[in-house]
Amino acid sequence: MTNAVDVVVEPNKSAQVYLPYSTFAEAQAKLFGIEAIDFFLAKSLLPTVVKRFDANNVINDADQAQLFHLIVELNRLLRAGHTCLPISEIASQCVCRKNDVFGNITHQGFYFDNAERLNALLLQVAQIEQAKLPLVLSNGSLYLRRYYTFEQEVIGFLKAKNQQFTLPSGQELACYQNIVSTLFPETASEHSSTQADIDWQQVAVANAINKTFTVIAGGPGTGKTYTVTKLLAALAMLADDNLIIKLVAPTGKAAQRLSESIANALLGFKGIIDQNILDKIPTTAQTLHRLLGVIPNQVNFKHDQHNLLKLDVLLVDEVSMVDLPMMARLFRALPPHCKIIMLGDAQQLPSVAAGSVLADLTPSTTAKFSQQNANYLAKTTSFQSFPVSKKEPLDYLTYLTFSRRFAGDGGIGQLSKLVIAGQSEQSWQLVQHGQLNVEHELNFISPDDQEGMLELAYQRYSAVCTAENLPQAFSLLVEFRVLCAMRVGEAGVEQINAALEQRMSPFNARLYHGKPIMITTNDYGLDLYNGDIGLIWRNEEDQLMAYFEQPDGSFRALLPSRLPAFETVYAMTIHKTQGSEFSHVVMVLPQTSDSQLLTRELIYTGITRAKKNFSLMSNRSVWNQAVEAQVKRFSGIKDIN
Ligand SMILES: Nc1ncnc2c1ncn2[C@@H]1O[C@H](COP(=O)(O)OP(=O)(O)OP(=O)(O)O)[C@@H](O)[C@H]1O
Repeated sequence: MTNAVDVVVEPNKSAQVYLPYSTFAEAQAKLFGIEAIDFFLAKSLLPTVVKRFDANNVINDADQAQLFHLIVELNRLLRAGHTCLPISEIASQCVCRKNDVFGNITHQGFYFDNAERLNALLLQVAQIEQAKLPLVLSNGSLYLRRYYTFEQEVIGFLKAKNQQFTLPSGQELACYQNIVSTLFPETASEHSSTQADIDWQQVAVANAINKTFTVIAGGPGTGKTYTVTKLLAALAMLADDNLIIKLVAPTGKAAQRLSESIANALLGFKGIIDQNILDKIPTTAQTLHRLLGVIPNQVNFKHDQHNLLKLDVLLVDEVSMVDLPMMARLFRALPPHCKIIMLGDAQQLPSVAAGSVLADLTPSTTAKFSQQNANYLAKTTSFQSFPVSKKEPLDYLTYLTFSRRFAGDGGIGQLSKLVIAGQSEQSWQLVQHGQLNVEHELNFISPDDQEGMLELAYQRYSAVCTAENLPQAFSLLVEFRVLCAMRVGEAGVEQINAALEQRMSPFNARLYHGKPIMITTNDYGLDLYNGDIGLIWRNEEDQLMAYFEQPDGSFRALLPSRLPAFETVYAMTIHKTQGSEFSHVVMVLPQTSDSQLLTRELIYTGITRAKKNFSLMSNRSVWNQAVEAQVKRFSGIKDIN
């Protein structure tokens, strides 16, 4: 809902524009953390805003300075992944101020007016909403119109989907009941009346079959894919005709993992679920980009509101990585009847670009249903009592809580839980005593032992080079990875890659047999995307080629000279590993913690990339500060019921 009032105002073309800084260098000397893009955006938008104030309502220099800095601050937040700037966050605050270690001011920063004055000033901007100003004030937050429009589109889509939820009739109910008990024979007979005994996988299926939008959230190994495969089977059983089902994920790697997990789940259901039904479930996932159809050099896709996708059910995995603009573009292209199922771990890092759609849609870590939905679930599952919230029910959402991968006393599971709970000291102690951990899952490397860490990595990557064939090399490559919080600096990706490259390629060859590479830009023509990982490998003609594993397990060979920009990938940032997993992860944190990047979500994402072993190289104060810091993203997506 927006509190903006639409009034058309004639532009005041003669209005004088006041710029607080004549050059970017001047702004940079006063405002800590400003980047050229912030300055030039504010410089280019300010005249449009100022000239829209009517002639009787002249805006003075001081107010123009407030507006200029509001745009700078808004763009700084957009760069950090927020979608808006809540006025209450900056009212009466000094931003971009910095002191040196002796307390001397190095950047004077800028003081914003109090909330009353800022709101009064911005209300004039809001009042001319229909004049299509690039700024929008809505519910106390300032937006760039572009992001406001994306957000409204996503909220509108989800609200409409939620309203489609109706209670099934007696016959439908019996049908749902029957399908749920067929798919969950083990827990269908439990008939428990306590919430502690609930099989949330069974509930997730029952909760999704009568809704056109659903989110199944949970940590690694909680059975999201296993559950959703049963859900797809349930939908196939219910449908009269063959459904068009599509599986998508934000990256090629995540799409490949989804394909593998669905294929594995289907194998496990052989003999339990009718083969005709299993045959209707696809096993090949694609990227969101591919589904929507990229148009080279354009931000829009082939499929949009004018060219809808042809499908009945869409499953989107790893939703935490999907940013707001992509989500809006996806929703735009879906036919109205399409059922959308989202899977993800809301505790992971949000998308690199602006937005935190999954985290916004999963504000708590337990289910909260409306009484009506709880009654429906009591009739379709074998459980009687569900958590109900009168004020804020989230009927679209089911949480899976029991991790099969990190069950019992496993160190990785315990560590990830402590980290996400912000338990810095306990989690530090757990890694320190990792050697004593029964399953030897955790291991600590002293931050002074860079050589030891490099030697360990060298040993593991040498095995890739000496692998007998490409499939073996690729499977060894996903056995091990060094993950860093940062790109630059002593504990950054660039330095670790350079040090390992020296060992792996003593003659400094740019390309060599066994070199792992990561694509760093999108090449739609070649169907290679930022984050895709490949391997340089000598083929039978003794030629070095770049190979990429395909979702169906085959390998695609390309001449290295044809590749878009790429880099060596012995070490990679935690951000880039979302959607991937490795048997053994070594996480390297910097020696000082002055980066806002270091948060518990980053650490949690890094830890949960490890399937069997996790080694930490960090000092205590950086670890503690990182675990205590939390990602905060401002967004307007909250109440979609
Ligand atoms: N109810 C169940 N009974 C038996 N095995 C299960 C059950 N649920 C999940 N599993 C198994 O647990 C493992 C993890 O399940 P799954 O891959 O579905 O988890 P996930 O939440 O999708 O994991 P990730 O977040 O890593 O993608 C799989 O081997 C799956 O077969």
